[in-house]
Amino acid sequence: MNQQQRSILLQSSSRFPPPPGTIISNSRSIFIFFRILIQYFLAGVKFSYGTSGFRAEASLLESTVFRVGILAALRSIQTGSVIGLMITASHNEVSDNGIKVADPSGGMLTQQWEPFADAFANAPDPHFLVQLLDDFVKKENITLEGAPAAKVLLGRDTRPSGMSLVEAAKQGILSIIGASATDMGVVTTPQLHWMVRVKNKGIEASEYNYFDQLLTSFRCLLDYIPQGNSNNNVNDKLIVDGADGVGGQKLENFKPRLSYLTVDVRNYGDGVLNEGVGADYVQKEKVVPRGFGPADAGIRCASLDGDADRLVYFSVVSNSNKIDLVDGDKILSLFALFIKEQLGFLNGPEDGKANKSYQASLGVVQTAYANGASTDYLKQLGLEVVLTPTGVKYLHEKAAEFDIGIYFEANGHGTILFSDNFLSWLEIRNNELLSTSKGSDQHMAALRILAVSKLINQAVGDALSGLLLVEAILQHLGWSIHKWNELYQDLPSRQLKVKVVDRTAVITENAETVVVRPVDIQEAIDAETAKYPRGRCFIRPSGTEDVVRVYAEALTQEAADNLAHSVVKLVDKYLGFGSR
Ligand SMILES: CC(=O)N[C@H]1[C@@H](OP(=O)(O)O)O[C@H](CO)[C@@H](O)[C@@H]1O
Ligand SMILES: [Mg+2]
Repeated sequence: MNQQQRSILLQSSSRFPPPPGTIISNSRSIFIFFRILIQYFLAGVKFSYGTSGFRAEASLLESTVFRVGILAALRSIQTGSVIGLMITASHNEVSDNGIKVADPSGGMLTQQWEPFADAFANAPDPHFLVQLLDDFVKKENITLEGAPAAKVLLGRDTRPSGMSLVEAAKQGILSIIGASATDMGVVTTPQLHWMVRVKNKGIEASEYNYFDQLLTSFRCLLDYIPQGNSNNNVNDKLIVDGADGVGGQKLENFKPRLSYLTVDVRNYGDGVLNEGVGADYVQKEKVVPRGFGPADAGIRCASLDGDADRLVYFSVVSNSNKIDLVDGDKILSLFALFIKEQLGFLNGPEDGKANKSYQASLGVVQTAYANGASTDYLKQLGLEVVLTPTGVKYLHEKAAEFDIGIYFEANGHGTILFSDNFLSWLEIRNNELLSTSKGSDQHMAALRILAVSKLINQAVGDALSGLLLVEAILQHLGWSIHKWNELYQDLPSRQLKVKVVDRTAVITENAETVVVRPVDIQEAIDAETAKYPRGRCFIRPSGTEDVVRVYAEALTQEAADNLAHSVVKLVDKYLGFGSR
């Protein structure tokens, strides 16, 4: 690093000092005041680039965001590609904020850079910061002089703190000589990731282009519905809870172009972001979000989270505020069913000539939180089901190993990934079928799968594109939300969290289903679980909150509750404050 660059960095970073004594997590706490107090006066500064980037109470984040700006510029130089920075705290309360990096593919920041991100965010002063940077660029062979200039796209959700944080990120980016920052304004997280991905392919990447792609492929899927597929059962009205965030706003603006679908968008900005609304609330509390009530019973409803990368569906139970939840596992099952059926048509009856079918590998990726009934259902469909640890980066990475990889977390984050090889083959096959058997089942299946690959976001889970795919498939099958919900019946489950002395003392294996440390606790969990028919239970340290999570499943709600509570006691015994 030359002297000029060094002094620019020293100067700019001294304008963004880290807050005194900070522990950064993305926990959702009501007691912000106490959190800030604890963060300021307790155990020293500690920022950690978790499964969702850096998250904290917004007023603590300026310095972190500034530093991530620098990091993004370095990543852009190293990869010779456009990098994205999204300012959001997703479903967290409105006073929080956060920042995450989108890599050139539009996916999450490579895991190899996470330790550097942590160290960099926690550097106590500008000199230390510049030293870290110097060491890192040497280690990673990043040439700052004479390299193509860094390009970073910036986006933010609707949080009031977003604007000043974008400015801090810009200052970070611009303190690398030659770097440029393009502000995309208020966008959903998946839009920003999509823009990065598309831009790196040399294609125009505006919000208009994004919606155009969604609309064109959605219309195609509707046009390709076989004549005679009855859609009488599909209520054509959909009500969407926008979490009072960016997704609701975007959908409300986009809605007039969606002529095939009647959408009533609620909670698109008048209320407090994520307060009693949104996919996280609906999935966890299993009650109607604000603005919904018994009058909506029977109608198909969906809920987005605060940055529109999660989607769940639900229907309101008659005369109550309770809901029948259709979660990420069921969205995954619907997608898997449809894709499998279309692949069947595509490979379908051989015409006596050479086998033109491509044996595309189709895989499904879940975490241990997936309801056991969903995993059984997917296996019954004959699909390969793989479990990974919690966190989108793990699921995404695994899904990318298949020609068609479908992943979802139960909370509604997921997408479908298509390999380049498969898509190239499919384009060619589609052209062949166009000339030999236009309109045949095989040809229509090829067209449908191509349309799905354009509709569904290949960069990250995307509530808006996921919603359109759900809607298209329900129309295709002629299914109501109730019919969809009956694909299988969820096993009753209970999720609890326990405060412990040190959650990092819990070490798990096998996609977090087995605890190897503390020793003996797994044996005790197994003994408890064995008491319940179809019992399943696991514990793991949260990556985003200072707790150990307990998940239990059993044949009845009472049994699931009892199992979860008895395992909470075990966690207390082995790891709780009385265990020392
Ligand atoms: C049980 C659960 O829902 N865990 C969530 C939560 O992670 P934890 O590591 O469990 O705190 O936040 C992650 C980021 O949003 C999300 O990917 C994950 O699914
Ligand atoms: Mg989110």
